[in-house]
Amino acid sequence: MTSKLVVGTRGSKLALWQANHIAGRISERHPGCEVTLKHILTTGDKILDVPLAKIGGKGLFTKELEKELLTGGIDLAVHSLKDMPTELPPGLVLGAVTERVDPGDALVSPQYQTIDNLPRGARVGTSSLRRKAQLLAYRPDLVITDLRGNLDTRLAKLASQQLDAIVLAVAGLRRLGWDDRITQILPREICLPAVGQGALAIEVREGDTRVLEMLAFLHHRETAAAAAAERAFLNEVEGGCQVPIGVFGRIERAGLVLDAVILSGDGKTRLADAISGPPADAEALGRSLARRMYAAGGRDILAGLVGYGKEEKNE
Ligand SMILES: NCc1[nH]cc(CCC(=O)O)c1CC(=O)O
Repeated sequence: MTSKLVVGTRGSKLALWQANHIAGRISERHPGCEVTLKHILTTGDKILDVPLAKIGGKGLFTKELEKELLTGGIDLAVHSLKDMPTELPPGLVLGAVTERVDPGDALVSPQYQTIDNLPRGARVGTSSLRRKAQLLAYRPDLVITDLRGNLDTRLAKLASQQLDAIVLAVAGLRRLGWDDRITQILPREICLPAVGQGALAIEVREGDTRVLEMLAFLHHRETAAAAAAERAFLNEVEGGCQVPIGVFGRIERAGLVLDAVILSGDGKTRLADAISGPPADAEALGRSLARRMYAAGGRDILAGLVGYGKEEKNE
């Protein structure tokens, strides 16, 4: 039986690597299937000169792909799970979450190597509020500058903007074969990753059993449970990908362990907590940790952020 699958992807190097990786795995598993790639430009790709936090809105990197899914232009969309809003549009589901290998963040600093070794007032580039706040919480003297663009653009800016270091996801660097640029993987005590960082999400049409069955082999249960807890946490605090929240779930002997941190944008206030329990309760664990941290001051920290939250708008 011949069959066809059209894989939708963004056009960045990282997105193409990810889509090719998934397409390759599908072809290997289903040799009779004709797998093709379709490049789709997203809002996040079009606006490159504005910090992500200022563009605002959810799904900057996913919306256009989702439109193509719903209209049948593609059969599946490959995303970095990190870029996916916690609530999907009606009619779409996560068909698979792939195994997470490198959840962390990396420092790239050819001159100083590690965060402890950076001189006072060192200039560090990062595009995310989460990284900025955590770096400042640990090293308030650092000067954080905004760094947007694809991975190669950001690596180039390290030299061209005379930065002392930049911080990027380990996963992205590894996928593109640039892990030799990593000089330190930031310890979890300093920098917790973004929700879903390091895992790939395959988005498909709800009820599309042909595609769902073909992709089932890509699903990694432990990663999916960790991601479900992380995404429930984020959903409970109503955050998008641009809030100073770090969360990391993983399966250990004790079950699912979820660490989280909520920070003010300047890193001066930092609230950390953790929870553990059965992986089957992933979502409930994420929600209860979020509620506990919200009550313990997280709510006030997040309410202090410009543009954050719906109820806080009129303050
Ligand atoms: N925000 C862009 C983005 N989306 C996913 C990754 C890295 C790969 C991943 O986390 O799976 C990156 C680059 C980065 O944050 O440095």
